[in-house]
Parts: sequence; C-alpha cells; structure tokens
Amino acid sequence: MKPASPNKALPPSELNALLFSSRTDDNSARNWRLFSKALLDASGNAIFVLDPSGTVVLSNQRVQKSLGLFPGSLLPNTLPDFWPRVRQVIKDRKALSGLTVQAGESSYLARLAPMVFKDAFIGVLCVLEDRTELEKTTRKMIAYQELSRELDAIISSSDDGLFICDGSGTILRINAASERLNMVKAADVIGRNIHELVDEGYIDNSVTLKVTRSRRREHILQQTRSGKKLILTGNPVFNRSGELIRVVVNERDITEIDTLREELETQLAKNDQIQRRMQEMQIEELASGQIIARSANMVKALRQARKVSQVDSTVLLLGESGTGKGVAANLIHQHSDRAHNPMIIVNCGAIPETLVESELFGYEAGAFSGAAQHGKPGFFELADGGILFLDEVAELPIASQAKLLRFLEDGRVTRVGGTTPRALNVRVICATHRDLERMVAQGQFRLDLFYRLNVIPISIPPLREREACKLALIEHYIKHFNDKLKGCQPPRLSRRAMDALMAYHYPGNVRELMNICERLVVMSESAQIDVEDLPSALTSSLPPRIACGIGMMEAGQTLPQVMAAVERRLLNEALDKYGTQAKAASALGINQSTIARKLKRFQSA
Ligand SMILES: Nc1ncnc2c1ncn2[C@@H]1O[C@H](COP(=O)(O)OP(=O)(O)OP(=O)(O)O)[C@@H](O)[C@H]1O
Repeated sequence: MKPASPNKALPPSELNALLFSSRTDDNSARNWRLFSKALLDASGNAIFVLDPSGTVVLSNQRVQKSLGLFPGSLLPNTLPDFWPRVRQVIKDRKALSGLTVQAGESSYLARLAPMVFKDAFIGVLCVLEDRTELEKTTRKMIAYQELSRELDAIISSSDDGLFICDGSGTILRINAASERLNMVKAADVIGRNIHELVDEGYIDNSVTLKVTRSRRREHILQQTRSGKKLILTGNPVFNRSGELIRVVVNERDITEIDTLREELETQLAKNDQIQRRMQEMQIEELASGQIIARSANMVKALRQARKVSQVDSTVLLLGESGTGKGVAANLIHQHSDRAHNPMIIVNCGAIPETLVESELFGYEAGAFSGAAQHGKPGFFELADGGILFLDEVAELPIASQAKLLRFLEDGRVTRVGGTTPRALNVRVICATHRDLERMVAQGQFRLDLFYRLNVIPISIPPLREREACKLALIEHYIKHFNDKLKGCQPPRLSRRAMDALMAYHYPGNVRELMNICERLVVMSESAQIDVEDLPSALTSSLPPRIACGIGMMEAGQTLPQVMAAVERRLLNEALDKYGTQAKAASALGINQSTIARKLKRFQSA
C-alpha cells in the first residue's frame, strides 16, 4: 500500500465534529453515517479508528463486544502491548500488517493503516481478524497429524498383518506384514473392493464381508496362497450415527503354532499310548499273561489294584459275578509285600451260617459240642502275615460282621469260646457282587462296617462294557483250552462266529466266556468254528448296527449334532475295541492325531 504522507494533521476537535456533530447534519449525511456504521458492523473483523493521541474515535460492534473499546476509550490503557505498534504508524504514517494481538483467550491478526482526510492525517484504522478458531483448528490439525504419524508407525511396525477397508469393503490401507503374508503389493489392492478380490479368486473367504454383513467382530481361518495358516479377526468401526465406516482386519500367522500344537498332540497321544502299553505290560508281566486287560476301564481298575497293593489298607472289590474280582485280589497279593505269605481265600457265602464265626475266628477246646479237642485256628489266624480275601462278604451274618469290624479296628481276634484276644498281622480284602449300600438301607449289612470296608473301593466293570477285552479274552481262552485239551493248532473262528461271540452280552461275564470257549474247543471237529457250533443263546444276538434315518434325530437336534454324536460313538467303540488310539485310528482310516484332537474336543464339549 502506498504510504500516506500528509504534511498536516487534523486537530481532534475537528475530527470529532466531523464524525459526531449534528450541527452540520442534514438527512443525507446522517444516513451516510448510519450506513457506514452498518457497513463496519457487518464486517466479520474488529475495526476501530484511533486519533493520533490513541483515543478510540470509532469502533464497530465486534470491537466493543470482544475488546471493550468504545469511542473515547484509550488504547494505551486497554491494549498496552499493542499501543507501541500503533504509535509507530502515527509516527511513520506507514501501514503495518501481519501483527498479532492477544486479548485474553482470543488472538487476532492485525493490520494498521494511517487515515488521511482532506490531505490531513486524522488517525489510524485498525482492522483485527479473529484467529482464535483458526488457531484451535491448526493445533488440532497438528495433533491429528502427530496421531496419524504414530498410527502409521504402529501399523507398519506390526508383525501381524493389518488392513483397513471402508464400510463398503474398499481397501484403504494395508501394512507390510499383510503384503508379505498375502503375497500382494499394497499398490495393487488399495482402492479395490473385497468383493472384486473374492470374485477374482484372490482370496476365498473374506472376514471383511462377514463383518459388513453381521456388523460385529468376526474371526475366520484362512490358508494363504503360500500355504500359511492365518487367523483373521475383523473389527467394525462405526460413526456417531451408527454407520459402518471402517473394517479393521488383523491377520495372525498361526502356521507355526498349529504345527507345534499338532506335534504336541501327537506327542501326547504317543505318551498316552506308551503309558497304556507300559501299564498293560506291567499287568501282563505280573500275571504271567493270565490277565487280559484291553479296555480302558479294565486297565484303570487293574492299575488301581496294583497301586493299592503297595499299602496295607482294606480294599473292597465290587463287580458282578465272574468279572474278575478274584483276579484283582490275586494281583494285589502278588504285588504286595505279603506276596511271600499266603492269601487265604474264603467264600463267605459258602460257609453254613452256624459255622461262619468259628471258621473265621477259630474256636477254643470244648467251645461247642463236636469241637476239636485242642481247639482250631480260624482263617484270620491262618492268614497271619498275609492276606485274608473275604469273597462274598455281603453274605456274612450280622454277628460276624461285628467281629470283623472289631478286627479291622484293633487288629485282634478272639476265638469262639475264648477270652483272650490275639493280635494278628492280616490285611483284609473283601469282594461282593451285591449292592452294599442298599443292604445297609435294608438293615442287612452294618453301616459302620460298610464305611470301614469302603475306604478303597475298586469297581471291576462287567464284560459287556469291555468290548476290547472280549476279543482278547476269546482269543486267549480258545488258545488256552486248545493247548490244555488238544495241543494241536487251535481252531479258527469264522467271521460270523466271531461276530456272534462279540455281540453276546455275557451275563456270567468272563467265567461264562471261559466256559463257552472251553465248550467250543472241546466240541469243534474241524479247523474252523462256525456260527452253527455256538450255543443257541449266542446266535440270537445280532451285532449292533447304527440306525440311520430321520427318526434317529431327537427334537431340536441339528445334523451337525447328530453327526458329532455318531462320530463320538464310533470313536469310543473303536477305542474300546482296539485298545489304543493308533489301532483305532488305523481301523477308522484316520490319523492318530485326529483321534486325539477329536477326543479332546468331546471331553471339553
Ligand atoms: N481279566 C481276565 N483275564 C483272564 N481271565 C480272567 C480275567 N478276569 C476273570 N478271569 C477269569 O474268569 C474267571 C472268573 O474270575 P473271578 O473268579 O476273578 O471273578 P469274580 O468276579 O471274583 O467272580 P465271583 O464274584 O463269582 O467270585 C476266573 O477263572 C478268572 O481267571
């Protein structure tokens, strides 16, 4: 701007008269003044005029409101920091611009210009532009820029793949890890829509599309073209009006974790198998091949028996007749510190009730008519240093139950007719096929004795719940009886005969299976045993089949649930039948690690 350089200044009195006097007023001059004021008020800026002494002679509404400068106000008093700049303009009569003025919270950009009227310098025009909002916005912009730089750094330094799409699935950005994992270049995919990439077969499944449909966090597993396994997590981002504006997808490479997990599962399955085999071997070795245990439930029962053989506690063997309670008792005995001393086996149900007490606890000379002259030791005394196995313990008369309880509590017995108790070192093992709890409820068995016996209960499962044992027992006893009775090549079982033997429920358990095998060996005339050679009770039982049809579905069940149930059943049957995961896996035609994984899933379901 061309500087004004008038050689004279208008005296203040004249200036005031010019601006405010009504003496000279006519209508048009007053209108012109009002129009000028309206013009100044309409401006978005704060505008005021100072006379050369620094007194405000004119100010628009904005100045009055925000700076409190009215005609007559002294600038040196109101804005002392700004006054020197104004003085400079008064002195030099040259305009100044780009000045900043701070007034309270507000900040202004000021321009000062000398005012000349009729060749005389009349004062200074000050135009102040409010920069407060602009500065706030600038500060925010700087903060956003910093935040954006930080986000950039975070996104690009992440080892996980990250990509961001807008609400319609158009890719906005993708980090280096994602480029690497997906073998793509950011430049090739940014700006493209996920729909297109799926259509072109670039990706087969998109978590972004899932998120856009469900509008919530989604996960999917994805295999990349390079064979990596990724777990993709898509997170929706909404604006204030609830519109989906972004989908942020995180891609985690789980190839290594998955491989490690599989290795671990295989290792665990192997360990499990080795452990089972070792247990089987220990049990087999111990019983010189006479005990057959293939089903997990039987292996578990025998493992418990082996474990308790090391302590002197009373053991209660529970199970149906013929399941192998006597076998378990033998196992405990053979493996205990008492193995070099006898195990006296007493079938409590086989002794006449009147004789039970004297048989168990012995009697003194002349205890009753017909008693031996010098008295007789009972089974307890005979078992001193060893084990007394009370089979069918539920059949003990109540009086003997009381005496047994006393022995279990103080380790002493008193012969019938005697008065002096004898201390004995006897471990007691009891067995029963009866429901002792029910007998207690019916008053047929002492509650206190039941508690005393039930310290370590071991249940021997019935043969119908031991599929894998069945097969092994049949093979074992066919060979056993053939070796014993014939000594030639044992007969082969036809498929149908084996199926019938496997399908039969054996209410008499192993004892019945042994009898059937013995009979088959004795009766067989050819090298093969066929279904016709079997007792009629067996041939009527057909192998169980898995029913299939809509009728097998329960109300509310879904196809996946039915499939899972069938899978679970087949798996359990196979495990039961083949004993080990490896054998079951090969019979089912799947990997052992798959079996291990499925079992784990079933357990946690
Ligand atoms: N796991 C097994 N392996 C081989 N033989 C077995 C097995 N279990 C039982 N047996 C045989 O079955 C027969 C019956 O077993 P055991 O006498 O032990 O049954 P139990 O349950 O004691 O029967 P009970 O209650 O009638 O006395 C025995 O000849 C035994 O050798």
